[in-house]
Parts: sequence; C-alpha cells; structure tokens
Amino acid sequence: MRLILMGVSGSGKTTLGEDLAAKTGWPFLDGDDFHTPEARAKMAAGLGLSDGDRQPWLLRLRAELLAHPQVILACSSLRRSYRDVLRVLDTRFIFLDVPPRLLLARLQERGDHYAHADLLPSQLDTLEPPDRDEADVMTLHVTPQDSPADLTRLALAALGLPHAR
Ligand SMILES: Nc1ncnc2c1ncn2[C@@H]1O[C@H](COP(=O)(O)OP(=O)(O)OP(=O)(O)O)[C@@H](O)[C@H]1O
Ligand SMILES: O=C(O)[C@H](O)[C@@H](O)[C@H](O)[C@H](O)CO
Repeated sequence: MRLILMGVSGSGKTTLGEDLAAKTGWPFLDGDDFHTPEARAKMAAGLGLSDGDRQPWLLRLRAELLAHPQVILACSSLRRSYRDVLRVLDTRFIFLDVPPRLLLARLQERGDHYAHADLLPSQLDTLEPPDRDEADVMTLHVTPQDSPADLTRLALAALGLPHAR
C-alpha cells in the first residue's frame, strides 16, 4: 500500500507518518523535504504556493510513490487535482481533518519549522475536502483530545493493519 497523509499545515501529517512508519516498518517520506528552496522561502514569508509552484513538486512526489510500492508519504494534497496526480496503483489517503482553532494553536506553538501560523488562511482557502466519489480517502476527524497514539491506533485499525510491528 502507498499511504498518503493529507491535510493542511499543522494537521499532524508528519507526527502521524513517523509513528505509523515506526509501527509498520514502512519507509516514511515527508513532502516538506521535496520543496525547492524558492517554495520554502515563499511559505516562510506566509505566502501560499500557486498551482504552478506545486506542479513540479507533485510530480516529484508521484515519482517517489511509483518507486516505493509500500510507503507512507506526508503531503498536504489540498486539491482534488493534486490528489489525482498522486493516485497511482494501490494508493490510499488519510485526511487529517482538524478544526482551524486547533490548527492555529498548534502552529503558534511549533517553533522549528518554515511554515508558521500566517500560512494557515491560504492553506484553508486552498483545501478541497474529499469528494464523495473519492473512496480511497479516509477522513479522521481530529479533536483536541486525540493524542498522537490515539490517531495512530485509529489509522492502523481503519487500514486493517496490525497494531504492533
Ligand atoms: N495528535 C496531536 N496532539 C497534539 N499535538 C499534535 C498532534 N499531532 C501533531 N501535533 C503537533 O502539532 C504540530 C504540527 O504537527 P505536524 O508537524 O506533524 O503537522 P504537519 O501536518 O506535518 O505540518 P506541515 O505540513 O506544516 O509540515 C507539531 O508541533 C506537533 O507536535
Ligand atoms: O501544498 C502546500 O501548500 C504545501 O504542501 C504545504 O502544505 C507545506 O508543504 C506544508 O504543509 C507546510 O509545511
């Protein structure tokens, strides 16, 4: 399975991805590591990326997915058209749906990252939640009470994967 963790900045993709990778032994790729320096600088300045900025990045991530039949990828995948680029054989998505207030609190707390809270409005504007026909997307409605361990358990159960390696 190629598992893609989607959601806006601060939704917890990296946290969940690293935990799932530790549990499953599958490799973990973070979409953040594939941005160009220019794209990072733009986001660090609080400016959202355009479709044109994201296109080469999505194509790089698609190539990574094709090269890794069993992998966990953190990628915001905000628009339907972006998800369609990432849809290769045996792809599943988990959408981390987090209330904006919780996202804001997390991003204000997080220090060591180029994406700050000022990027959040453009992330939320760009987000297209999964359409009804996107049967390969499973949504996790995250509350402030859900610890990383809770979300890992829910994700593993939803995917039908064993809970421990
Ligand atoms: N379940 C959780 N409970 C509490 N805090 C969390 C949870 N998941 C993630 N966090 C915290 O929220 C912040 C954002 O998480 P993370 O970096 O994993 O998000 P992300 O979706 O990968 O963000 P980005 O796309 O900007 O890289 C981090 O400081 C992380 O420690
Ligand atoms: O599509 C996007 O705008 C980007 O993927 C962003 O979401 C960042 O990569 C990330 O979320 C911030 O670190």
